[in-house]
Amino acid sequence: MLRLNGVTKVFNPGGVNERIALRDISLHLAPGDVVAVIGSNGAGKSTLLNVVAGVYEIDTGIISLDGSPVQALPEHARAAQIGRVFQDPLLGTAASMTIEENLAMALRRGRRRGLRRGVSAGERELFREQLSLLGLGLEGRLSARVGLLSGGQRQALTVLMATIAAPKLLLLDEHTAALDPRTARTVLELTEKIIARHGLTTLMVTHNLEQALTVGNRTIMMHEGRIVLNLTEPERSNMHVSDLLLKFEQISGNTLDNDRMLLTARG
Ligand SMILES: Nc1ncnc2c1ncn2[C@@H]1O[C@H](COP(=O)(O)OP(=O)(O)OP(=O)(O)O)[C@@H](O)[C@H]1O
Repeated sequence: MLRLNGVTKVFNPGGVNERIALRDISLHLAPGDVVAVIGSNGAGKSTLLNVVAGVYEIDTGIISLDGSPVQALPEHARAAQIGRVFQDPLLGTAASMTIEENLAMALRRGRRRGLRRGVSAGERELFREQLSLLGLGLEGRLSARVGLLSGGQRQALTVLMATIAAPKLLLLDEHTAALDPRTARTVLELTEKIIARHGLTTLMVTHNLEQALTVGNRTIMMHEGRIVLNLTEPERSNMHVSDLLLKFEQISGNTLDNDRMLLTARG
């Protein structure tokens, strides 16, 4: 489904600020795989998502989605095939537009039809139905401006927007990290529900090691631009956060160092 073969990304090549962000990365996601990505600061996690999304050109290798090279896809095709949610709830939605306008934009992403013709009755029905599944009461507030929503409501709406047009791939870049712990849990649960409902293939960067072992079916650990650990079931279910930390130390010779890392241990 998603295939990366020998992918390297170098920033500022040849200069004093040269950074090899990705070193010969190979990774294959089967349809429906939900992969948590963890690693130390500067390990290359965000760059990985950025090259998969086609934001950055790669220096070597190939990235393909259902057999088509991602870099060759025109921008609108990429937008339709890849949904993405960032850490900042303000980034995914337009504050001055209403909930239904935001959802209509998301639904029509990659299509010619813009917002000029307004929201149709059919679309409104679809939005009500999808919003009611979030359980946040937003289905009764279609004409409310998104700027009035809380950070958690806004991020839940962003996840819905990223998935409403049935993308092939969902990219989550620490998308609950800016929320308070309770809201983060709610948004993560909603995200898992949406992923399961559509069977979405997903790459999720997280700084929460507990989440990294419980969300989805695989965990990859990055360090200095490389994938240093690729955990699948049943090995993953038997791992605890402390095992993950130990593995990292054994592989890298360092302690896992991420200033945003959450080390909640599994009970
Ligand atoms: N646009 C850029 N220009 C130059 N260097 C960059 C750029 N983006 C990332 N880098 C460098 O590439 C390396 C990988 O960065 P990246 O942001 O992918 O790491 P990360 O694993 O997401 O880190 P963090 O957990 O700290 O967010 C780092 O050395 C970083 O400084």
